[in-house]
Formats: sequence, structure tokens, C-alpha cells
Amino acid sequence: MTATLEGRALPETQPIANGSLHHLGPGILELIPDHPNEQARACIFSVGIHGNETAPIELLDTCLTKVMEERIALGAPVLMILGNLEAIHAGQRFITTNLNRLFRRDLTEAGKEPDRARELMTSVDDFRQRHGERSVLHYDLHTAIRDSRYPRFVVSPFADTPVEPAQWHWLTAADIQAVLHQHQHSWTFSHYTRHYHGGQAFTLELGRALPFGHNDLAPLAPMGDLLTALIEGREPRGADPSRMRFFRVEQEVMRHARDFRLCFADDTPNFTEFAPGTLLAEDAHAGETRVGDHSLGVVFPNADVEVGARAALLVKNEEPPEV
Ligand SMILES: O=C(O)CCC(=O)N[C@@H](CCC(=O)O)C(=O)O
Ligand SMILES: [Zn+2]
Repeated sequence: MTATLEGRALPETQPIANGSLHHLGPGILELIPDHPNEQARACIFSVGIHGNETAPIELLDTCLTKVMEERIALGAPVLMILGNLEAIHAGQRFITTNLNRLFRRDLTEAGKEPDRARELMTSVDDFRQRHGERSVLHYDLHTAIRDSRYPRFVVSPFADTPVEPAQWHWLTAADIQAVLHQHQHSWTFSHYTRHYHGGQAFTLELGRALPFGHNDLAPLAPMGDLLTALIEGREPRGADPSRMRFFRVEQEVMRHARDFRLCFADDTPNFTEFAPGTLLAEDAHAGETRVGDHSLGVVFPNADVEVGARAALLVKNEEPPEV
């Protein structure tokens, strides 16, 4: 990973302890074990889909280093993806448009991020085909722009089929504090794997976005343990999911006009609740957005998004699933 970011040439294929490493394209690596464990999943771990979200890159790089140094015994096929290389170099969320809204097979746009989305969709399709006999699991690791009442949470993409209960146990043990279910298709990278491949897939928010070298990886140690177990092809440790809080998106606030504002402080933490009737947004085309007859939390508020993009999610509490 570091080699990719430093622009060093990598051999196409390289023997590593317990298997081989294949450099499939810029920022796309596949680890193939010589002796995969029978129950191993075909794992996809993606980081840097947003270029300024560096903690997940450091976390995954640590895992890769441990595989190379034989401190993790490779036992599962693993696809590791560094998403938006140019944005990572620039320390920016994206270059021309948000990559994490482009993962759809009918994508027609041209440009840096659309081209990268097509490369990444193809890499997932090919990986799926190579390991069709195994269940696919995709964790797309991010960090959030602002603080959160639940610093580590997952977004569960919209899907027709339920999440397998084991995921809630594993994610609890990995110290994930909340789950947010999407209410509609969102064309994110994790949604791609869930929607088109029926894999278990999540967007994971692992604290706040900070520059390289400024991340405290200590709170992510349990997540590192989960990634390690999956790379080794072992059953990960589980914990009681009643510790996690569950939410569902009720509404998206979209930015329709250039003249748009959110009516609360910029540093409002994710999951902050607003009472019925509160004015949340004003948009020159769409008018006002107010909280309806029950309180709602706000997640990912961002008034600076492109016109036509999501400026916030409004979420409500939900009972934990029966597991
Ligand atoms: O902190 C923020 O406002 C954005 C953090 C982020 O990048 N979140 C993802 C969530 C993707 C999803 O909804 O599954 C995104 O906005 O792409
Ligand atoms: Zn992100």
C-alpha cells in the first residue's frame, strides 16, 4: 500500500508467506492463500474512497504489513483497494465529484472519478467470479467529517435480503457502536457489492477524518482484530449486539439550489437529535425542511455538497434485529 502511494513499481505477482500477492492495477491488490480455510469468506477491504480519510488506509496497511511479515497467516482470498489515489495524494475528499455515489452499472459519466468507479466495479466483479464458491464480504472503511455521538458506526446499504446475524455479533466485538440502515439505493461502493453480488457489505465510519500521521489507531484495535480474523479465514470473535444502537434513514435532505443552507451549527455531531418542528434546511428551490411529528437525528450534514447531492440524512431509532 505504501509502495502504491509512493508511486513505486510493484511486480505483477509476488510470492508471500502462505500465498501470493497480485498487483491487479493501481491501488488494487489481491492476496491468494495457498491453503484457504474451508469457511473463509472472499473478503473485499476498501479504503481511501474519499482521499482525506486516512485512518482506514493506515489500519489496512498495518494488516498488509503483518501478512507480509508472517504475523498474520493468510487463509482467505482478500481484495484490498485504495480507492481514489489522486484524491489521497491531494488530501482531498475527491477531485471532481464524489466517487462514492458512482457505483452503478448504468453509469454514463466520463471523468476521473467515473473512470475509477468503473475500474473498481470491474475489480469486484472479477474477484467475485474467481471466488464464486465463497460468500463475499465487503467492508468499505471510511472516517467522518465531524464528531459523532457514536464515533464508530456502520451504514448498512439498502437491500431486499436481511443482513446475516453474525455480522452484528462481529461488528459489536469490533467496537462498532451504531448501525444505520439505508432506506433506498444509494450507489455507494458497499451498496454495489450488496446489490449486484448479494454479498454482506457495509460502509464503516471509523472516527474522524484527519491527515496522515494524526490518527489515533488505538480505538480501532478491535476492528483490526476483526480484519485479521477474516484475512486468516477464521470465524471472528462475536459479542452481544444489544450493545449497539440501531437507526434507519427516514429522509434525505438534498441540495437542489446553489442558495442552500443547513440551519444548525457546522460542528453538530452526527446523530444529534432535533425536536419536532425544528427548521433544518433552507433551499431556494425546495424550500424549508423541518422535523415532522417525531424527533429525528442528523447524520453526515454537509451544506457544501454539489447541487443535486445529499446534504444530510435524517434518521430515527429502531429496535435491534432479532439475533
Ligand atoms: O462525514 C461525512 O459527512 C461523510 C462521511 C462519508 O464519507 N460517508 C459515506 C457514507 C456512505 C453511505 O451512505 O453508505 C459517504 O458519504 O459516502
Ligand atoms: Zn468517506
